[in-house]
Amino acid sequence: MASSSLQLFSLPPPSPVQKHRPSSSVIKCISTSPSPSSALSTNGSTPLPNSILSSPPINFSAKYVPFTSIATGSPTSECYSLDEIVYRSRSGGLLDVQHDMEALKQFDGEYWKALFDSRVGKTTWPYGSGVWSKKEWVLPEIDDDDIVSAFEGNSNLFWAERFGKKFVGMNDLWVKHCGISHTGSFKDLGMTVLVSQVNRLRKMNRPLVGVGCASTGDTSAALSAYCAAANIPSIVFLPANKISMAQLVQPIANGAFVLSIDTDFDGCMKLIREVTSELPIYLANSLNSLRLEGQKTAAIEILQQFDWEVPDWVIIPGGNLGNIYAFYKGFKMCQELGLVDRIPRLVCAQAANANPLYLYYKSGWNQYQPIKADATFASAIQIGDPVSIDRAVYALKNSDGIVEEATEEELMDAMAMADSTGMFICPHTGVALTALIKLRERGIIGPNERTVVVSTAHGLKFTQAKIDYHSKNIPGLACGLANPPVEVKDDLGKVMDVLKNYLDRRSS
Ligand SMILES: Cc1ncc(COP(=O)(O)O)c(C=O)c1O
Ligand SMILES: N[C@@H](CCOP(=O)(O)O)C(=O)O
Repeated sequence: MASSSLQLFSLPPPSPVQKHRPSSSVIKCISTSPSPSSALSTNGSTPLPNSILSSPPINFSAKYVPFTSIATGSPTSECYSLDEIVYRSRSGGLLDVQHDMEALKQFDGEYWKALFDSRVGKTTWPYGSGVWSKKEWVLPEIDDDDIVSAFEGNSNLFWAERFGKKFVGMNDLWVKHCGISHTGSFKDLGMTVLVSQVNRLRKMNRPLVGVGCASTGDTSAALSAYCAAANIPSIVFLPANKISMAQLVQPIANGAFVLSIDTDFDGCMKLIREVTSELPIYLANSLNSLRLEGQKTAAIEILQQFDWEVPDWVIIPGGNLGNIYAFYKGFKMCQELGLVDRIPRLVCAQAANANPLYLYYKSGWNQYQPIKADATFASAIQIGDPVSIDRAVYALKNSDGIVEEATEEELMDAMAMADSTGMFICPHTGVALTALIKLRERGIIGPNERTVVVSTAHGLKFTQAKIDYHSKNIPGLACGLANPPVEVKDDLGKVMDVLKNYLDRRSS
């Protein structure tokens, strides 16, 4: 993964390498936007590629600010360099990465679209990654050589024609396959950013002995793979017997230090927060707002794949609730920077067995309580005390959003329906499809409204759930779409009988 000097783009990246890095723990919140004389002014029009080539460089930048200042729109003097190791604001609240929007606004929406489009499908380091093709909006100040990437992103936006027509009477239904990725889930999008930043910090001689996370399977898989690629130790806390075999073997194979702990995800999360506050281990869960900077690029990518047309709805399964906010942030940035003129309505879909956000929504946003989450086939979202609850509520309120839930039977049936149309989705995507089915039944989503369902992990991570379903081996579930194999003796007559029977049933 050598850095390339080839210029394959018609538009080169406008951001130069930042030479001076702040070192104090709380940096002064002064604007780092370029002075008008050094900035490229677009004068309301799209600059020609050549004018950008010869224009003075712009120093884009980003910093941590308390999430409350974003949510309330109130100015704050509290901010931190992204080179600081900080996950919480002074008052203990969430942080957010705030970009220098004034600097980004020096370029109009057409410029950004052309730049991002010019990078798709290229191999030039690091812009061939779907995340790093948006580097100026993600981690603008990192050196390309510090980036740890598996060229994640650029995932298939799949036209779910047959599922749409057969099951929900829709012709404009799409599935964003974020799980068709390096480690098989959308977590790669955030982890490339977080591990790249850790790589940078270690090169700056910050005393970080490793990176740690609590996980229901996918975060740990992504963390261990990216850390292994960069030769950084990774430590993962997993709830014992609550994740799939395929997920468990990922960090083991990638050489992570794996702790299988006799608790649930929320218990592991509590432990890793305590451990990372005591030891120089960097926290890799989405409590760390860096992760969401990578995850938000999936939203930008959806717009890009629709040629910058905005879908009406985007449905996302929710657990620790970072991703719903990441999508909101990606869409909102595109609106604020003039790439699109509106954002989609967001739907967050939860398993009924792990539904604290759904219950909060149903109370009219009046009563929130973390819960003890029960076992669910959507095991990666078995979370009762989501760290990003405030981010999720903000995203939903500001996108005219909705929260739905899916029972075990509903989510497994929805997964089987999707698989029967040629997909091979995970149970979490089954949760999102259940939300779609319910919103179509209630007429909230119209037949012609363009809708994107976000598929968050690869179905191959959850084969046991599918085997149990198709074997009708799940107590209490009808498994109505089960398709078990037929056992036949080694005898042509018997094989022909079975086949004829099958073909008769198909044609009747
Ligand atoms: C496969 C899968 N889908 C959905 C989610 C939910 O994402 P979030 O925790 O950001 O809400 C997770 C992780 O929590 C996941 O691993
Ligand atoms: N599903 C997640 C749960 C942790 O979420 P995170 O986004 O906060 O890391 C996992 O796969 O571990």
